[in-house]
Formats: sequence, C-alpha cells, structure tokens
Amino acid sequence: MIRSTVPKIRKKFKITELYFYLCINLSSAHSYCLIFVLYRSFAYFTVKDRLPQILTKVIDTVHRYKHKFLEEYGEEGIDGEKRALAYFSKLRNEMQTDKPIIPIIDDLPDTHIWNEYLQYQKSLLGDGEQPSWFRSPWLYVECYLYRRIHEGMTLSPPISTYDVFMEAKNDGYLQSENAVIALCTHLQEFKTNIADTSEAGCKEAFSKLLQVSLWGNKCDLSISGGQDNSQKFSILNSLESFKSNILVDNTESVWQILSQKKNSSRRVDIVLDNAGFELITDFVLADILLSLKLATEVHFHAKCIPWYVSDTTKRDIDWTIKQLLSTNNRWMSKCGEIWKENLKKGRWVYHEHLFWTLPHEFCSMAQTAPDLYSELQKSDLVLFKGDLNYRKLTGDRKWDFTVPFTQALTTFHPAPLCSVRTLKSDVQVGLKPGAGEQLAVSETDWMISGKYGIIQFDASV
Ligand SMILES: O=P(O)(O)OC[C@@]1(O)O[C@H](CO)[C@@H](O)[C@@H]1O
Ligand SMILES: [Mn+2]
Repeated sequence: MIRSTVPKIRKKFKITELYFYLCINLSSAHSYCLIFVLYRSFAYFTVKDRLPQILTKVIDTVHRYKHKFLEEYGEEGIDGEKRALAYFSKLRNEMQTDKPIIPIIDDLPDTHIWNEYLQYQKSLLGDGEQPSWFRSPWLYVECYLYRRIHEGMTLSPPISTYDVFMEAKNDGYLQSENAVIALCTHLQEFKTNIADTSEAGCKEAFSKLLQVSLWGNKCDLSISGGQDNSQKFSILNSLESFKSNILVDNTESVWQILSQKKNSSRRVDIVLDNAGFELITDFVLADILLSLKLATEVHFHAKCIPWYVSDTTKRDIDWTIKQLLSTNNRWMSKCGEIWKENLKKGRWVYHEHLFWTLPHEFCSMAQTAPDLYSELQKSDLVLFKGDLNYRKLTGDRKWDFTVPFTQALTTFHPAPLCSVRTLKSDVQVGLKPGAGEQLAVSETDWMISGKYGIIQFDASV
C-alpha cells in the first residue's frame, strides 16, 4: 500500500520492505531525486498486521454470536453465520497474501462508485498491473476493507444488519462511564451558573470542552486493533498537562468566528468520528455551543455503515442517548433528556451520507457528492473530528510538515473548517519549521501514538 501521490508526482515502489521515493519536485526547477529509504511505514504495519487483527476479531465476534443468530433467526441464522465466516476467512487470506483488489458485488447504492474507483486506481498503474492490498494507496485499501466487511454481512442474510463492531463500541462506552459521569457533571454544573459567568469565563469553558473533544479522539478502536481503548479517568483533570501536546491550537480563531455574531442564527456542523466516550465529548461540545449562544443549531454527520471499528452510526447515537436516559446518575440522565429534546426539536440535526464511507479524498466531494458539499456550504463552521478525516482532508499525502493547511486542503473549502484530531497516522501539515523534525528526534512514534493533537482551522472559502 502506498500513500496517494502528491500534486508533485511522488510514487513509492514496494520492493520487499524497501521503498524508493521518486520525487519529482517541480518547485525546485524540475530537479528530481531518488531517495533510497529503508522505510517500514505505518501504512505497511497497518495492512500487514493491524487490519488482519481487526478482521480476526470480526470473525471471532460472528462466531461468538452464533447462538444469538440461532435464537433470532433459527437455522437460517446459522446458515447466514456460516456464509459470513467463509466470506471473512477468504477476505483475510486475500489481504494477507496481497491478492488483487476485486469489485464489490452486493449491489448497494454505492457499489458502482466503489467499482468506478477501482477502475480509477487501475488507471494509475502500468499496463498489466493490478491494484492489490500491498501496492495500492493505504487510504484506499483501508476504506475498502471496511466496505468489504459490510459486503460480507450484506451477502449473509438474515444476519445482514448485525453491526460486527457493536459489542466493542458499546463496551468502550460502558468502560468509560466514570469519565462520562465526570464530564456530564462538569457541563451541567457549569450551565447552572452560566448567567453569572463572564465573557472570559465562557471563553475558557468553551476552550476546555473543545480540548475535551480533541482528547476524546484518543478513544478509537481502529488504532488499538479493536482492543479496549476506553477513557478510564476524568479527562478534565488532565487538560493542563496535555496542553503542550497540542501542536497547532487555533482555538482563538474558532472562538472569534463563533462569538463575533452572537445571538444571530449560526450553524455548526460536526463530522463525527468515534462512538463511545468521544461521542459524549462531541455532544457536550454541541451542548455548550448552544448554551453559550455560539450556535443556534448543530448538525451531526455520522456513518451509514459500520466503519473503522468505532466510528459512529445512527444506532450508536440512539443507543448512547438511551444509555444516558436509563442511568441513575442525575447529570447523565439530565444530559440524555436535553440531548434527546435537542434532536427532537431540530436544534440538533442528524445527517448521514454515503460519501463519508467512500475512499475519496474530500477535495473530490464537490464532484462526487455535490449535494453534501452544498449542505456543508450552509455551515458557519465545520468541525472534522479524528484522524481519518484529517487524512481525507489532506489527501493522505506525505506533505512537508510546514505546508500551510489551506494548501493541503487544495480545492476543499465548503465553509470555515477546523480539524480536531489526535495524531494517529503519519500525515501532518501547518507546523512551524523544525517542529516535526524536533519531535521525531525524541519520539519516533509522535505521529501515530495519539499523544499529540491539533485544533487546526482554515477560514478560506
Ligand atoms: O479517525 P480516527 O478514529 O481518529 O482514527 C482512525 C485510525 O485509527 O485508523 C487508521 C489506522 O488504521 C488511522 O487513520 C487512525 O489511526
Ligand atoms: Mn474513527
């Protein structure tokens, strides 16, 4: 698997584990250099080790739910389970032995888009070359895996609608419950005194909860290969110590764009990432946006299908609100009531679109999903949560660290936007000269550990 090519032609050829970068650096007067790099990329480890681990957990889960499928569907449920297991075992072998990427055949609304994209990938290769798991762009093959997992369930009725990641997502929430209690308590107690809080106090409260939403992004089951990655302690107590780990902090720009027209109608969109604790942090952020009159409506964008293990679907939103309402903790249930009402009254609006579970970089949204692009153009600020969204915002290219964020976005400027992301893959832009290199000296894994984060804003539209 390789990174997508940069606007300057950059191709990586996989020779065992050595990668040759052929960089044609147009900006340096057409000189080009061949950089010989012994390069065991994070992408390589993901496809070689982590994705098979995730797929093995899917197989285990389907196996363990056999009795449930029997209970719910009788013998047909067992037939479906057997079909799914056979499909996933074949899929794992394809991935681990670098087989060619094959067309999707489940005849869903996005099937043709995926197969057109496969043709596009083929067009980028030489004659006779086939897109394959280890030789195609990492972003593509990783998204393709999750779409194949969905195909495997779709082709295994009657268990097709079962979310193979549901158990892991639910467990992730349940194991974060103490942190959820602390956060809901903090929010509701702040709101009881909001009338007596100064502008500076409101700004501080907003900034804190934006940071909470940032660090909530650490709780991601894809990076952990499906292992427990829940939030065990109150994140509020760690904000001060985590502050220096925010490599780009454009909170001030976000505050300015939201507070300059206070009390007028203002729409904020949140492109969600992970269910569980991170979803709670995003709901808390959305709540404070309304409570501080920084927004009059918040629009959430979730995934249509189970995605990257812990990404949020409508089922996850409904389940999470139900969990809050059924708890005996007063502030959690208070949050559940308020958030359920926000959704009912249209102060919070739920969206889903096929585009979010396609392999496309966001710079192609205007062409591939013009309806979604014009929907985002209605927003005053679009917050993109998480690492995968950052990879798609920047085309998952190996940009130089100092390239301006607005440049890496290329043609994607639907509205003022902000990436709120912990670093879990090796792409990053908008850093000061030397900052990336300096981190790499002391922490070789600084781009993939999730320890560092960004609140990176772009106003250009
Ligand atoms: O988007 P998220 O949930 O913040 O992170 C998704 C992720 O865990 O999956 C990929 C690696 O498998 C990377 O993009 C990132 O590490
Ligand atoms: Mn995710």
